[in-house]
Amino acid sequence: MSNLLIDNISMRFDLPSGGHVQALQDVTLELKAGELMSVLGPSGCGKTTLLNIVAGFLAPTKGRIMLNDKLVTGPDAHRGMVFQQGALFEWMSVRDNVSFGPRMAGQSASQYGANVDHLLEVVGLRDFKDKAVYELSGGMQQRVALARCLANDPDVILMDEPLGALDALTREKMQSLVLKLWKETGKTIILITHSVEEALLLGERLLVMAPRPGRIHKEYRLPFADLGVDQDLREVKKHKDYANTREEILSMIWDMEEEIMGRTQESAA
Ligand SMILES: Nc1ncnc2c1ncn2[C@@H]1O[C@H](COP(=O)(O)OP(=O)(O)OP(=O)(O)O)[C@@H](O)[C@H]1O
Repeated sequence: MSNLLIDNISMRFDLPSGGHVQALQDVTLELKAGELMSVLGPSGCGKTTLLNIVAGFLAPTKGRIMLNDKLVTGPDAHRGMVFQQGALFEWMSVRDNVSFGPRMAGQSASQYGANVDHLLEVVGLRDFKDKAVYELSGGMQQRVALARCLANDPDVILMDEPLGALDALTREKMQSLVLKLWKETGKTIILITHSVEEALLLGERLLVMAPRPGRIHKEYRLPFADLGVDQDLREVKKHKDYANTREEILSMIWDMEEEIMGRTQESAA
C-alpha cells in the first residue's frame, strides 16, 4: 500500500514578459495509504499545479515527490488522474475505454476481462458497456472515467474537479459513488474541488490552500466522509459539526478572496 510524501515543494513559473509567478511555496504533506484528502482554496492558489506535480506532469523547482519511498520523476501508472471532463475516447465503447490501460499494458482479454466487468458493475454501467461514450450523459461519462482510472490499479488517484461539470443531483449521487469506491478499493485519493460542501463531505482530511504564493493555510480532519460511506449524504449534512465547519471555511476563503481583490485594486490604482 502507498505512502505519498509531498516534500517541501515549491513551483515558480517564469513568464515570457520577464516576471514570475510563485505558484507554490514550501508545501509539505504526507498521505498514508487509503487516505482521502480534499483540497480547497481560492482560484490561483496552486491546487492544479500541486496535482500536476504529484502526477509527474510537472517537475517542481524545489522539493520532491516520493511514493512508497521511490522518487517520482514523471507520469506513470502508479498515479491515475480523473479530470473535470472525462478525457475519454469518444469513439470507443464504454468497455473499451475502461479496458484501455490494461490493453496498453499488454494484458489479454482473459486477464483484464473479469476486473473490467466488475468495475463496470461497481460504477453502475453494466448495461451500458457497449454504448459509445458520446451516447452517455455527463454523469455517466464521469463514471467511465472513474472505472477507467481504477482499471489501471494505481496506488494514488488524483481528481481535479471531477464532479464540477455535473448538475446538483447527479453530483450528489457521484459524491456517494466516490466514497463507495474509496472504501471498497482502499485507494489513496486527492480531490480538488471548488465546492466547500463537497470538500467537507469527501475529505477525511481537508486542506485549505492560500494564494500568492500558493501554500497550505489550514488542515482539518473530519468525520463526514466516513459517515457518508453508509449514510445518505443529506443526513450527514445534519451532523452537529457540519454547518459550523462549513461556515468557518467559507469565511476563511471569503477573506482570502477579499484580500486578493484589495491587492489587485491597489496595484491597478
Ligand atoms: N504554465 C504556467 N505558466 C505560468 N503561470 C502558471 C502556469 N500554470 C499555472 N500558473 C499560475 O500559477 C498559479 C497557480 O495556478 P493553478 O492553476 O495551480 O491554481 P488553482 O488553485 O488550481 O486555480 P483554479 O482554482 O482557478 O483552477 C496561478 O497564478 C496561475 O496563473
